Amino acid sequence: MARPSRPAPPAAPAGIAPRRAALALLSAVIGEGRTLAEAMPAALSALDPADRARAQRLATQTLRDLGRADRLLAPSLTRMPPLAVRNILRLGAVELAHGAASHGVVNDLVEIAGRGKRTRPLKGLVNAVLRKIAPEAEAAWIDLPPQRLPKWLRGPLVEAWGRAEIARIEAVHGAVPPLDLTLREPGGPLAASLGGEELPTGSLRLVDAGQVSALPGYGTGGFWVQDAAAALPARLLAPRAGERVIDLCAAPGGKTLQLAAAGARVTALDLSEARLGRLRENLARTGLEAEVIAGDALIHEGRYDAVLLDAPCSATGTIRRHPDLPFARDGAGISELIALQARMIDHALTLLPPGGRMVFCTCSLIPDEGEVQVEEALARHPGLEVVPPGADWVDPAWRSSEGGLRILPSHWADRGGIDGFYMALLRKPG
Ligand SMILES: C[S@@+](CC[C@H](N)C(=O)[O-])C[C@H]1O[C@@H](n2cnc3c(N)ncnc32)[C@H](O)[C@@H]1O
Repeated sequence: MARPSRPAPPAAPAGIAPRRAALALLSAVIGEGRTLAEAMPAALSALDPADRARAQRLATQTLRDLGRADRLLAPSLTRMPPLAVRNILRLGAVELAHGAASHGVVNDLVEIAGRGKRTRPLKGLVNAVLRKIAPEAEAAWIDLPPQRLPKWLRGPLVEAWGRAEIARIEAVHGAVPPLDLTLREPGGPLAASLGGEELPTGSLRLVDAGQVSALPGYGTGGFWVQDAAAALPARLLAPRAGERVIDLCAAPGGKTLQLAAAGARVTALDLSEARLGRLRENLARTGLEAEVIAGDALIHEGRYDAVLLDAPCSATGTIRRHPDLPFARDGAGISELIALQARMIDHALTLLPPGGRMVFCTCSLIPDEGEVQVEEALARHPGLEVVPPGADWVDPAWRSSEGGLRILPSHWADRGGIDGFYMALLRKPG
C-alpha cells in the first residue's frame, strides 16, 4: 500500500534567502573586517544565480548607505542593539528608503530575526522600528548626508584634497555607479547596439545595465568591464602595433587586453596564480593574445619597449564600486605598499632601453601612492622625466603639477563619477 505522502513544508517567502545571505555578508564585512569578495563564496554558495545577485546587491547597497541608515534609525533606538540586530535594521532601512514594498521587507526581516539565537529576543524591536520608519523612509532619506569615509582615510584625504572635495567624493560614493565598458573596437557597430553614453575618453557608460554576460558582444569578446579611469593608463602608454610591452602587475587583465587589442606584443606578469586564472579567461573570451607569466615584478628580467606598472595599492580610489573597503581595511600596511611601489618603479626601469617609456599608476586617492611616488622616483633617478600627456581625451582638471594625471571620484560627478586614479608617463634617460 502506498504510504500517504507528507505535506510539503510551507515554502519560505522568496525574499528570505537573499536577505539572510546579505546579512551574512554584512556581518563578515562590518563584524569581521573581511571584504565582500572574501566573504561571498561561503555566504552565497547555496543560492541560485538570481538570489546571489540580489544578496550581493542588498549588501553592497547597505554598506554604501550605512551612515544614512544609522541616522534614519537613531531616533527610534533608545539603546544600541547588538550588531546582528543593527544590521537587520540597517538592511531594512536601506530597502525601505529605496522604495521596496514595506510588508515584504518587514515580514522577512522579522522572520529572520526570529530564527537567530542572538537576534530572537529583539524580534519585537525589529518589527516595531521597521514599521515605524517605513512610512517616511523614502522622503527622509533625501535629506540625510552620505556615508563618511572612515577616520583613518578621511584625515589624510582632507589634508590632500580639502574638505569640500572630500564631501563631493563622499556624495559620489553614495550613488550606485554606472557600468563602464572598454570596447575592442570603439565606435563600431557594437557601441550602437549596447546603447549608453560614449565618454570623451572612449569608454562606453551604461546605466542599469543588468547582467553583464547577457549584453550583446559579451560572448564574442567585443568588450570588457573596466572603469573609465582604469582604461586610461594603457591609453597614456599609447602602445604601437608590434611593440614589446610588459604589463607588470597584470591580473585580472583589463589593461593587458587593451594593450593586446592595440596590436602590441604583450607580456602579462602577476604574482598571483589565482588572479592570472581570471586573466587567462579574459584572454580566451576576447580571443586576444599575451604571454602570461606567474612571477615577481621585483625580480623579473627582460627587455621591453614599454612598461605598464599598475602597482598594488590601497585601492582607495575604487570605494564607489567597493563600498566594503572602508570597513574591511584600517589603513594598516599602506606604508609597506608605498615602499613596494617605489621598489617596483626602480626595477621596472631596468627593463627599458634608454629613452624607453613607462606608465606608473595606482587606483589610490593617497598622494604618497601617486604624485609623491613619482616626485621621489625623479629624485632617485637623475634624467628620468615625466611626459605630460598631450592627448585630446585629457580633462584639464586632471593635470597635476609634476606632469601626471590625478583623477578623483568627484570628477564627472554629473555623469555618475569615475574611480580615483593616479597615472604618469615616465621617460627613462636616453
Ligand atoms: C592593481 S592590481 C592589477 C590590476 C590589473 N592591472 C588590471 O588592470 O586588471 C595589482 C596586482 O599586482 C599584483 N602583484 C602584487 N605584488 C606583485 C609582485 N611583486 N609582482 C607581480 N605582481 C604583483 C597583484 O596580484 C594584483 O593582481
